[in-house]
Amino acid sequence: MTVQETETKVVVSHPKDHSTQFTVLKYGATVISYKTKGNENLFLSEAAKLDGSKPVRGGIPLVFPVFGKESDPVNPLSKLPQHGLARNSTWEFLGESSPKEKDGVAVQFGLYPEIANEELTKLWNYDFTLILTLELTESSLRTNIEVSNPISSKTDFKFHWLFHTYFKIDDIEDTFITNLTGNNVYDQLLKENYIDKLPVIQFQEEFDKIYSNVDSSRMVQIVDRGEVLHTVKRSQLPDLVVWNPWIEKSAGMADFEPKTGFKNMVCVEAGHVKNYIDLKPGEKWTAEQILCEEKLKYQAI
Ligand SMILES: O=P(O)(O)OC[C@H]1O[C@@H](O)[C@H](O)[C@@H](O)[C@@H]1O
Repeated sequence: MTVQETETKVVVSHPKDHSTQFTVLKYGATVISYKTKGNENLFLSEAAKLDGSKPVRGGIPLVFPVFGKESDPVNPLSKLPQHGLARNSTWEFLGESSPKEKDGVAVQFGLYPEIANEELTKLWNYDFTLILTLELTESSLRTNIEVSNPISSKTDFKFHWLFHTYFKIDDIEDTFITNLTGNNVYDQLLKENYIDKLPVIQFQEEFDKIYSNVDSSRMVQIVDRGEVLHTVKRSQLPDLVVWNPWIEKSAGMADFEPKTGFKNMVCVEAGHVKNYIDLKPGEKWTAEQILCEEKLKYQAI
């Protein structure tokens, strides 16, 4: 069996090699594990709640319809908690779908107001349909999202989207991230905008920055002493958030364990978060990220 469903999870294994597989928690449609040839690619906190009481600390939580907290009280999204409602809702498993790749296995999950977190849809009362497609090949995981505003709905709505991927790494101080040089960056800690001119991103303290309008031809690589650990490719996801909580912030997060876990994770989050997307009744918006294996490739400005 390549696709196995339980009450709370779906496990998808590659038919040619069962040690390449991913696991999705129906709560949040959160990918909580993605292994290639038995090696785990994602960080999952040992204290992550997997019982639906809290968004998952690790894996790939889904951020919709707002990234962070909207501060303008006039904006209807300001009523929602940080990172919206998708990661706090139990999605419907829709079953297998046709893969794009010859050796791919694909599954789909759906979320609509009828099944989404009731307390949160009361705060943001719009009609929407989210279809998440996850496709596994022997060397990649494609995560595709389709957001629609049904033709029957009366109003348009505005939203952000983001794949909040927690990558597993060996040691944050040996890790760097490539190919974001020359882009506009907003430092969420210093509340400052500037152009990043450093050749690579390195980590010596808490890090929380939004790189915006990064050309989709740029792949982002997470590298450990010359070895590429992860490569992220994107389509329709121009913004990238890079986050590491470091010592103090990790200490303050009850669901983050072990407290030294910040050494073994980095979030590289592909999204559309600088500007809102405006969707009218009958319109659809699609985007995707692909986590894959690639050789080290520096892309000059
Ligand atoms: O604790 P949360 O809501 O999962 O957010 C984690 C982090 O998510 C990142 O995307 C943000 O840039 C950070 O500011 C935030 O701290």
